[in-house]
Amino acid sequence: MPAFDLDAELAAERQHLTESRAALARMRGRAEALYFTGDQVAGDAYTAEQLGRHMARRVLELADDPTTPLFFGRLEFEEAKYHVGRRHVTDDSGEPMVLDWRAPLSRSFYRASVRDPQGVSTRRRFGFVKGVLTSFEDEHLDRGEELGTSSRILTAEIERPRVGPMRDIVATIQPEQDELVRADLADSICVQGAPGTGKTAVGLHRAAFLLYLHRERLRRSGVLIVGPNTAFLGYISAVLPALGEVEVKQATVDDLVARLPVRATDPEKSTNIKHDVRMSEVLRKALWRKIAKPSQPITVSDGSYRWRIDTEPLRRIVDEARREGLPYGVGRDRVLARVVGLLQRQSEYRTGNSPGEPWLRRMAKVAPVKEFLETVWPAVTPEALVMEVLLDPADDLLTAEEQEAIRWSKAPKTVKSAKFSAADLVLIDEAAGLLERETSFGHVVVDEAQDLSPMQARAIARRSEHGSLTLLGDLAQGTAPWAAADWRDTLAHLGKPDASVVPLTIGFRVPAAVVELANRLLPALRVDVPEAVSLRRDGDLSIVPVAEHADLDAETLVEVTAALEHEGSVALIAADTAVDRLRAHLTAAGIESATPDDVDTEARVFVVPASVAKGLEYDHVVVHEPADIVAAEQRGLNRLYVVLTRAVSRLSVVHQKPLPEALTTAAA
Ligand SMILES: Nc1ncnc2c1ncn2[C@@H]1O[C@H](COP(=O)(O)OP(=O)(O)OP(=O)(O)O)[C@@H](O)[C@H]1O
Repeated sequence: MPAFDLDAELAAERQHLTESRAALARMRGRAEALYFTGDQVAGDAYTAEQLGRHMARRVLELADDPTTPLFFGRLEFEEAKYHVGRRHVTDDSGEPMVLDWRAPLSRSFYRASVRDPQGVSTRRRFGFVKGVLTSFEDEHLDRGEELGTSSRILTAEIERPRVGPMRDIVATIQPEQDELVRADLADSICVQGAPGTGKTAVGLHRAAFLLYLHRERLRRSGVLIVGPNTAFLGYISAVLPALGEVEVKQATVDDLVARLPVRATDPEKSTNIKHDVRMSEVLRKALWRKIAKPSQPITVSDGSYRWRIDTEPLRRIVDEARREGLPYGVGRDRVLARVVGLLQRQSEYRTGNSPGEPWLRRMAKVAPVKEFLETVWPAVTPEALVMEVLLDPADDLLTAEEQEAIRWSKAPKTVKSAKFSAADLVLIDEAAGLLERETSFGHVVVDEAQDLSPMQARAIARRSEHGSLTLLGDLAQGTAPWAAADWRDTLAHLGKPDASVVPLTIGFRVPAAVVELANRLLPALRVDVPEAVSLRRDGDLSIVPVAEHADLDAETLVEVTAALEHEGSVALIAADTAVDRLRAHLTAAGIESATPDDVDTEARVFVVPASVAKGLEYDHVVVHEPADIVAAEQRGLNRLYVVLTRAVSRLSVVHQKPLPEALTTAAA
């Protein structure tokens, strides 16, 4: 057997990369040419626009980022070799040069093992530095070689310093993650994973996978990603475009229900009641109470004719529409259509002619019909219904005290002038869902789902009624007052009670020493979740006690300055109330700092309020006074758990007050 020439092999792979990039450029060139000639070939303006949009998207999808590798792996089967990469690249004759990572064949790249080689004799992983192919690593599965998580290339990827927004993980998706990424479109799944186990990554890659497999269907119905706040959405926003997916909607739950501006704030108690699932029933009852039993016939003068519908058939129409279980607004339209239908029949009978559309429209608007409808099935707007309930929340589902807590003391002059809070907007969305059907997305990914209130979950349920869900979260990171203690409850509110709950346990972010510290908090959080096992043996943890009379902020600055000696991002995470002060200290010390939502900043230091740290990660995290973070809110210990698990490489905990007791008790 000839000796394996490593250099020649590397040179051949580089050559293939160069040729693949050139082929991709030609594919893009062709798409661009089609885009520019689209106008001339399309028969009419509409087709031209459709075609133009399609081609513009195609051009975007074929964008090549020279700093990311076009392929990252190679599969060798007995009869053929395939390179696996971010998207399909074909040569001029249509032969594949790079297989999309989502193609069925590519699956073996993630799943083949010595036990189940799936026909793969050798799996090759490539190492890259800024888009330049620098190394490769082979696993000869047919000779019993398998690296698993000890792959050097995987380790380098996990341990690389974090700069800028989140990146995709296509090159290193792990088998337990791949199982979730490639789950069927019809399957709703809930992923319970400790911090840094790749939940967000899995959710985003699943969206990309489903879009690849069900392109036309999902393009029509849409894919939605729901995240906790705009800083988080900014952080993840580059992942899907890097995978060629440019048309996924990303929103916070607040964005979804933002039918009106927020112009009021609620006290905590009333917020909590408004997010309680009983409010859905309170609203439903208040709405359907509006329907009255018809007590008078309808008589309509129509030229020389007079039409009459008796009370009895009117009652039947209303009863029937009620029983059909339709949204209120749809039911109202039905009642109207049926009343007009009866008038039409009378007219046909008497005149012998079938009246036309204009007549039907006129009958739907004549005063006796309008009055009838307003009396028995009145028109309602979502905001008017919510306002009504808040002005008079009498309902035996709520205690007298709860009713008082949400009651508006003064009626606004008009619905338009009413000032609604963020929680009211969730109620308004619920009311809108009672009135009309919401359009459903084909697939919805919800991140940090442990914090969804029952009413927020229902808002998402309305948007995924005919689609499936990927729910990602960690019960231990629940910080909202209504945070879930059991995924079954959330899944029931989301309308997917049978979704399977799957754990992820291998941690890719947080070093073992830091995980060990954070895990000490778990028993105090009273949730039943599996602990993470960190893949990272590197990393550093330092607890920095500050003497009683010393300056805590100054000591914190020393830690930040020391952190800047290392490569990567630095986050100073503190109780929300300390953030402005710390930012001012940094500025005074000549250290440029940015806010967490500023993903394009040149600054290396971010000052992050504890309340927005969720989902984010930084190489070095300096935590300022944990006791204040814990004291700031009801679920402060959960918040601290979130804060401690943001560190990729190093964590410094600077404290003057005693550390929370749970943290100082070593794990059993
Ligand atoms: N298979 C993988 N290969 C390389 N890196 C990975 C892999 N899986 C996850 N990571 C990286 O680990 C980090 C944590 O991933 P991610 O943010 O998805 O975790 P998470 O479970 O959502 O965490 P949290 O609960 O703290 O929000 C990210 O930097 C991600 O890119």
